[in-house]
Amino acid sequence: MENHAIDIQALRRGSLKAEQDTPPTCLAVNGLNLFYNNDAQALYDIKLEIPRQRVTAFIGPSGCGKSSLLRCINRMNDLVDGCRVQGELLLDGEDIYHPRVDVASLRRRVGMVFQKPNPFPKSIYENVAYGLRIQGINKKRVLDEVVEKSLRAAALWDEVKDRLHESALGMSGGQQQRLVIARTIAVEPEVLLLDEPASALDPISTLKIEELIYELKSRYTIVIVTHNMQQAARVSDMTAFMYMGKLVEFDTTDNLFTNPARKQTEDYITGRYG
Ligand SMILES: Nc1ncnc2c1ncn2[C@@H]1O[C@H](COP(=O)(O)OP(=O)(O)OP(=O)(O)O)[C@@H](O)[C@H]1O
Repeated sequence: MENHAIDIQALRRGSLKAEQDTPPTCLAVNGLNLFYNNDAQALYDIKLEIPRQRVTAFIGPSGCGKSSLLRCINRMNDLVDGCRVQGELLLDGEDIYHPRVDVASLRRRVGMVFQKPNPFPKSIYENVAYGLRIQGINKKRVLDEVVEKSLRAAALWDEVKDRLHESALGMSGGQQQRLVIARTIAVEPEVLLLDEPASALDPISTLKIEELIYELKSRYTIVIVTHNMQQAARVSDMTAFMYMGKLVEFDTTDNLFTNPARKQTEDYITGRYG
């Protein structure tokens, strides 16, 4: 069993950020239910409002539905045979499950980064330019500008500027993950979904990804799934604790970790189960 225990006193003394203002809602989830294989229910009546340009973390024990909920936000679950979603998920007030929604453009607005870095077997430059090229943008000047801007935003430019035309597969795992983030932000999404983006990385690369998340939130709404509670406490403004497909508690990260309203949340963050 994983040990999820964290030192709550240390968190109280530490750098947890109190939410001063109330940012506008970016994503509103209302009565969301999700079923796999047509009948196995994995999410039950989820209701939460994800604020714009903040980091929201989903935490909870393995199998509680964190990734399933994350994958609803860009309709990745559409790709799973027999998966059915009920309820409402509004992005900027518009239901992303409405039949008129174009899923390809939704996924441009809501980018996703997975646990294992997945660069394409192409050069560093072409990885970042990829999303623009498939939109038909091929002007060198435009691509050069976007590639540099995205690599800078992903805190990778200085490390790769002299080898842009070398294969992305020759980069370290941590660099590959930042490259995937650069590729995702090159098409200017509004929302970034991060599914355990650092769990396959060493501690130094993890720190770089966490610093990057902190930098990126001034421009993007970020939703992160993490198994690591210290990481949730360090990077997120809001935290949702899930258990067995239900949302148990959703609050500012500061409140949730230092003064949880529900005993189940307290038991989890103090390592009593997980
Ligand atoms: N493609 C799928 N087909 C069928 N069942 C699935 C599928 N994906 C997830 N599930 C089931 O849905 C439930 C929630 O899984 P999910 O991966 O969302 O949880 P999680 O909290 O992200 O877990 P972990 O932390 O282990 O990644 C589990 O019971 C899981 O077995």
